[in-house]
Amino acid sequence: MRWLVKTWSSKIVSGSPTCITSSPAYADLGGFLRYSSVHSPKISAEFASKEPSDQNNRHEKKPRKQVCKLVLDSFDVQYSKELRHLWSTARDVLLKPQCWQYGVMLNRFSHLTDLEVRLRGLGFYSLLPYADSGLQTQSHPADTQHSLQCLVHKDPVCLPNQKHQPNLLKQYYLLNAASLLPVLALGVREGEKVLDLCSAPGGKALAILQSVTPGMLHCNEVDSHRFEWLRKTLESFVPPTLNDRIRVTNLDGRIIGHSAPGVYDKVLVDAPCSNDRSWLYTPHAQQGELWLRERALLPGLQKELLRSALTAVRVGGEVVYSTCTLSSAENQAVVEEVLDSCPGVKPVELSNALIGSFSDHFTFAEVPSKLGVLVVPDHGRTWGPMFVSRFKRLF
Ligand SMILES: C[S@@+](CC[C@H](N)C(=O)[O-])C[C@H]1O[C@@H](n2cnc3c(N)ncnc32)[C@H](O)[C@@H]1O
Repeated sequence: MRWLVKTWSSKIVSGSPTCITSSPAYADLGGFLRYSSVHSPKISAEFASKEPSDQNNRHEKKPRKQVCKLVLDSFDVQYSKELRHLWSTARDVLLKPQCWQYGVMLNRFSHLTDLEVRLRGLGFYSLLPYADSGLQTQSHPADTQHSLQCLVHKDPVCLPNQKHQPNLLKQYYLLNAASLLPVLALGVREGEKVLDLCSAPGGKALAILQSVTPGMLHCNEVDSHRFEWLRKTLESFVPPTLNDRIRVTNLDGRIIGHSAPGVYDKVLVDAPCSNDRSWLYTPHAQQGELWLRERALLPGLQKELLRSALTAVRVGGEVVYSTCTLSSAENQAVVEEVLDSCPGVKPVELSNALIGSFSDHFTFAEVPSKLGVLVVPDHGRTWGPMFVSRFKRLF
């Protein structure tokens, strides 16, 4: 517990709230943490001065990431049409990393000591209002989610990343709070068999494990580096006693449906996508060009992954599809096309459950409710982009 003691012995440093550090290990869910220290060099939170000493220095030496004009221009053309007035606010937020908020998902498997109390003392509060949760639908009783705890702050305060230490589980995982929505929409229950088709670096797999103990959680990732990263995440947060319930594979998710048809109760497709937060900041201009070329190919891959998930789920089971882009071509259009081509599948309305419960925290765009919900970054509620859609397999 050496790290813990060091962290909590530090003093509060006053100043404007800001994000203090990050690591590529937390660059998922929009990739937003990757750039935070570069854009927000000031330190203000209680945790700041006791960051493991090399981390801040290491990040300060990194070159400042630039906004890629090519990507921004392309977003301007597309999103001003698709989101109208919501785009100008979202654009503003995406271009100001120093105003981005951060969620702190507590790790129920670690020794939390008084972490939660201290965070609440710093102004953090719970994202999940269990007592009056709108997630108490018939199919997804909120009591299955009680142990999932995510604390958020009204200001862009960010905790330091904890370093991996052998035999010591990390206490929290930093994320874009909107990325819990796909997990809440999936509503996994105790003992269910779950497939996380595109799993690295593992944020949503962790959120599932914080919520319930599945009978089996199969985490899959096609990219071999990200696969290792996924394994590392699980090792850092999950006790070895759960190893026999977790399976980790390094496969192309498009083949899993056919190799394991009807096997899972629930499947999450947190699809590879344009990743708007991250794509706006490119190390090189050429990277932006490459991304924009690849963008056209993403809906094809996303549809194949979603169809694979719908084959892998059992009759009566459910699939959640999510992305962290605002692009309707990767969101609503993918869902519509897959629904049209899969007669045994119906969309499951999410707007009551998710919009009803989280409208105080997130800004939602208007999307036809049978297709899903879309969180759009907004001033003071900088969460998202996050699109979530849910399906049930009928036959
Ligand atoms: C949005 S990220 C997933 C984030 C993850 N669910 C989390 O919460 O940490 C999408 C992932 O899908 C992976 N991916 C891309 N193509 C894939 C495929 N054909 N099969 C499985 N995974 C794939 C990417 O490498 C990437 O790691």
